[in-house]
Amino acid sequence: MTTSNVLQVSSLSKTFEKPQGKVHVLADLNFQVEPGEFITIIGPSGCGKSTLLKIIAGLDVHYQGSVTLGHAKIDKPGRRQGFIFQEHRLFPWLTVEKNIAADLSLKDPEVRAKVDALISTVRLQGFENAYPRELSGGMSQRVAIARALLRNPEILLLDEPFGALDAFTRNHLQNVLLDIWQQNKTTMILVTHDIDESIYLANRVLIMDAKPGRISRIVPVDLPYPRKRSSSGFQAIRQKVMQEFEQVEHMRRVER
Ligand SMILES: Nc1ncnc2c1ncn2[C@@H]1O[C@H](COP(=O)(O)OP(=O)(O)OP(=O)(O)O)[C@@H](O)[C@H]1O
Repeated sequence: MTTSNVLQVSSLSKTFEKPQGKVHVLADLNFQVEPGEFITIIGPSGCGKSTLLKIIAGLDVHYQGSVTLGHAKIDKPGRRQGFIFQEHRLFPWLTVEKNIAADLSLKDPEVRAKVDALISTVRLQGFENAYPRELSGGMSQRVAIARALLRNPEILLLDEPFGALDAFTRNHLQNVLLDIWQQNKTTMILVTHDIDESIYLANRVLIMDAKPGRISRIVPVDLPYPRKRSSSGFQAIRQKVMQEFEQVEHMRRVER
């Protein structure tokens, strides 16, 4: 990857037209993500995290400002940006391997080899021919991740991908995702409600404020991987993020 693949968000604002009038959701967001970085986004409910992710994915192109990947403006969905939703969105009538291949043919030896490699990356060997109804939530989410990775995205956008899973499965999938990130060096942008998850995964945690959504603070996480949640370094960063959250909450109470 070269620096030409930097994601640049400049003066980004977003307004929704609702029957009761305009709702200003995002206000003047400015940040940059380097190729290969892992960014997590946290913030109060409704602050615009999913809206921001959809704009970066090219799924919502009605915004003010500029969002570019390398030299290209993001104005439509494309293979450069992969998207993982909270719910896996697999095709119930297709097997695991066919869900991963989706519109690509498994008869193509190159696709076949890549799908086989990805099944091993997301640790689903033995389940190639299983149907989604036979999989747990965590397994289904791993299929969705493999499907996105098959397209070799430059950026993987993950919208609360582990939110619906139990704590044990969530911790396991966080490690699977870190392995994938360290192998592929895909840029990752992950939205979460879980402060520990945000710190465990990221190079930088982007904290948002609400009404309208804006960046409150970006906290760097200079801890080596694999991280230990019980370490003093981890706890110190947790404290910093919590303090920022309390500040956001306090300001919202004052403004009400
Ligand atoms: N398609 C839409 N039309 C109108 N308003 C919308 C639309 N999508 C989102 N909104 C509004 O924009 C605001 C931000 O929504 P968004 O889903 O981006 O927040 P969020 O931070 O991801 O929330 P949560 O953490 O609860 O998932 C909310 O007030 C929501 O009601």
